[in-house]
Amino acid sequence: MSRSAHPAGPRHADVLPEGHYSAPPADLNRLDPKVWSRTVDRDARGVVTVGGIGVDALAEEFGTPAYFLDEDDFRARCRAWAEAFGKDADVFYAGKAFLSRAVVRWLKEEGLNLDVCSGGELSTALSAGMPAERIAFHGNNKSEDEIRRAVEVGVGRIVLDSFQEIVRVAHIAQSLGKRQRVQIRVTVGVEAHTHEFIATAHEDQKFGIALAGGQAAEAVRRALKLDGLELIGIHSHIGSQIFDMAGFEVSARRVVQLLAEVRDEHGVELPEIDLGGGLGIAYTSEDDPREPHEIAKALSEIVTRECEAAGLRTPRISVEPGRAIVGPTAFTLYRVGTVKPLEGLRTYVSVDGGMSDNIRTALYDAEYSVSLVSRTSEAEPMLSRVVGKHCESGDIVVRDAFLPSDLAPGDLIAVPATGAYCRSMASNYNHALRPPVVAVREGEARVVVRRETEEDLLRLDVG
Ligand SMILES: Cc1ncc(COP(=O)(O)O)c(C=O)c1O
Ligand SMILES: N[C@@H](CCCC[NH3+])C(=O)O
Repeated sequence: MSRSAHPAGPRHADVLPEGHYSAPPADLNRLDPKVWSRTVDRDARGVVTVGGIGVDALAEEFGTPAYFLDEDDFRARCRAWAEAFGKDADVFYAGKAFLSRAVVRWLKEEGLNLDVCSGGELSTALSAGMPAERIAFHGNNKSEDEIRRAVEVGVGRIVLDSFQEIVRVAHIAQSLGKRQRVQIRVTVGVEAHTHEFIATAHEDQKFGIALAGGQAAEAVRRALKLDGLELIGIHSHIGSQIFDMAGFEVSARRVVQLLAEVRDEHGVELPEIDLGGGLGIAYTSEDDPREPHEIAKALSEIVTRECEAAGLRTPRISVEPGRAIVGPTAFTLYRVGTVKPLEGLRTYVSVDGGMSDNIRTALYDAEYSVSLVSRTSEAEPMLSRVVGKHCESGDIVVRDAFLPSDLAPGDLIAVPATGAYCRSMASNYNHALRPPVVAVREGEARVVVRRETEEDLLRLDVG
């Protein structure tokens, strides 16, 4: 996740400060298409636009901070994933990355399925008309109420995460006179190359049932015996923000090995495997993510090869990209409040949001880019740290970035690639009001999640 320190200092530094930053970009006004969504551009005035609308007009109408979601880009990414995997595979968008009713409708229209991991996400999905059979229900500790509702509405699959849950789901399904389609989530023992908080396939963590020690094989044994369950396959998710395909390859290979063991022991060929989500996106110009068609090709080749070697029919594959679909499609727009140069260090740029709208920098030491978007500037680059307005020194949005040295209060700056895990992980810390999500398409901007109000906060506080 880190870039190497580079001997390009801030304009007012004699000694280089600590940090992960590269040389200032040759042109601070350039918007790198790697990190900005597809319809983002600059107009003749130098103002950045999305879907043809200037950020000055957007800030005026919707206020700041706010997330702007490029609907055309979102839909194009859905189509790219669906086309790459084709009709013999299923793409489930991971709603945890960002979910709203508008997003559910877009997914439905573009032919994607949906992965939810809580009763709240399930309810959003159903209320926007996602057919239940296109929903997968995840979670390491689903409540009985959540399970009952999922079974009652007829979700397409529940992904079982523990021995207790195998029994719990079976009993609930049976009590409702149903047979629930399920997968078993396994941990394949891969150390995914990502931040330790978002790696999920090593054995020492809370998700899934380990292949090691025959645990997963035992889970299959138990699930196959229960009348309330129809075991349709095995699930593996190795982590998030991963660039290296090697982890997915090992995971696919180990899952197919389990299918072969199941066939040998029970004479049953499970028809499906799910290889999870986790594909990385570009947060800075130095990140080089894989395209959906490359991922689809790599995964289907490994699965086909391993199945041929084991004499198995190739199972139907599903994947669950969240970040790779929504992440690049949005940016957060902030207004600069203060600019504080610290001699020999860097310049602290305070914005009107912070860790309440983007916790990822504080939580994972994530890297982001940032640009001045309300105008262009020919001023020299200034090593900056973009910080929020919370009572916390770790309230950092962009740890190290270059902004023009004439940056001033009132300017608008934007952080790209904030579509995933920003609004969905937003908090009310310091009673911050969570920002709106505004969808922009072909010259029209529409609020899809409104800004919280002080009344919303007071309504929860019942005295
Ligand atoms: C089971 C499962 N599927 C899919 C995802 C989506 O991951 P990402 O947004 O990295 O694609 C996650 C989150 O990491 C997950 O836990
Ligand atoms: N929320 C994390 C990823 C976890 C994904 C869900 N299992 C992130 O922002 O990167």
